[in-house]
Amino acid sequence: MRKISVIELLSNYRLAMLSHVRESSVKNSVKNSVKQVHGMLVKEGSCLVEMKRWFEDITTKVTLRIIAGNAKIEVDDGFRAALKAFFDLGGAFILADAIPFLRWFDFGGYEKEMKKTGKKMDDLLQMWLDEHKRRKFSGEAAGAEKGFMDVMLEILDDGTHEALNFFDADTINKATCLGFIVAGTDTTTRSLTWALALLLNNPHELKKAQEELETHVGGQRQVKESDMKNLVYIQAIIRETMRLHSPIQLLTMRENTEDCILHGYHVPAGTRLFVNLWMLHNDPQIWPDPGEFRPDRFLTTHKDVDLRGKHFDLIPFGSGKRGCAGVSFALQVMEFTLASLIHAFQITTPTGEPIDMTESSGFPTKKVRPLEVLLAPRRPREFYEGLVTDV
Ligand code: HEM
Repeated sequence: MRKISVIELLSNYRLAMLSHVRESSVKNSVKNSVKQVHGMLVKEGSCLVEMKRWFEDITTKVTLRIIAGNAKIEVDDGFRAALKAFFDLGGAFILADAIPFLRWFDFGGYEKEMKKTGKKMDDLLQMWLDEHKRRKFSGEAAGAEKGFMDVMLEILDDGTHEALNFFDADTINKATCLGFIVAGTDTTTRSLTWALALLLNNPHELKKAQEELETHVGGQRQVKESDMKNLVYIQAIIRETMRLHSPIQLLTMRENTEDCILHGYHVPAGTRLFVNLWMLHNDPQIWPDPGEFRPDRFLTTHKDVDLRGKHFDLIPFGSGKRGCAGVSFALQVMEFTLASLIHAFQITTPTGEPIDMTESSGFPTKKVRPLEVLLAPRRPREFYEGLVTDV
């Protein structure tokens, strides 16, 4: 399944074909906010927007769109509620995880709730899959834009794929798509929320990003995905954000197959190991002033450090055979969304004070505290008029 994901679904070729989907989703959100901002400005002089929800809308829309292609799938509040329940349950503290025999009692009703949420999500994905099959067999899908569900229907259709020795085709298709939704939406939303919060607390860096956008894009048109190669400071902001606040702090578990000696310690085969990203990303010997937000380091001293798992000092997407399958997609969405937001709006905190990012403030932990900001348009109204309204 990883091969299918990496080669067929998240390959550079496929991602290049989907560039218009990413662009239109982001532009649409900017346009909606502009309408809101202009409306509010007339009434109240400013507009308060909750940015976590704003980012979540974009990342969910883009992800669902690449999964469904242009098939009509239903994404209502029921889906959003199930997704939220999924993440809340994933982070819940469950006593039976530590003391397995307590599972019998299901204290707090978590297991029952998990089964209910799992069923709800599976029912929804089955509905989407049925719609994709209907389009395929009716010939409607021919020539239409393909989503991941369509591609997987084609790949699994001849009944010979290796994965079919383990699961039936429908389960593979639904589970892979659900895996992308779960792995891709919350992680990118959290990272974008952190990036914006860091910029608001570091106005000098925000100004540098604005200046870069003025130089390479200007005020006459919108940012395009093809501009991103020139927007190196925005790319550095995302890297520095991932270093400081990687949404995943412990990589998925590894197990060594052979005995080995590590820093003089004997580690027997079969030892389970968690890689602590926070330690790597905050090591003062590698990252001077590790607690500081300094995107500049990625244009100077750490220019050659990338995020794709080759430099072990910075591996927010993991590394190796099980490294993140969606790293390119995630970076494209995050960089373009941040650039479009900064280009279109003047962004400030409601009080003019910095955001309290201390752990005790709860920002932005599991019960993510909202990130409310004041948005004001940076451009005249006509500037926004060419933006899409339909994605
Ligand atoms: C900021 C965004 C993201 C971060 C920080 C992130 C991080 C990670 C990490 C740390 C892993 C485990 C890697 C390892 O253990 O070596 C992982 C796995 C994975 N990610 Fe991401 N991810 C992000 C976005 C995405 C997106 C957008 C997608 C897909 C659309 C995605 C799909 C996957 C998949 C399928 C795996 C499992 C790979 C495997 O087990 O073979 N991720 N991700």
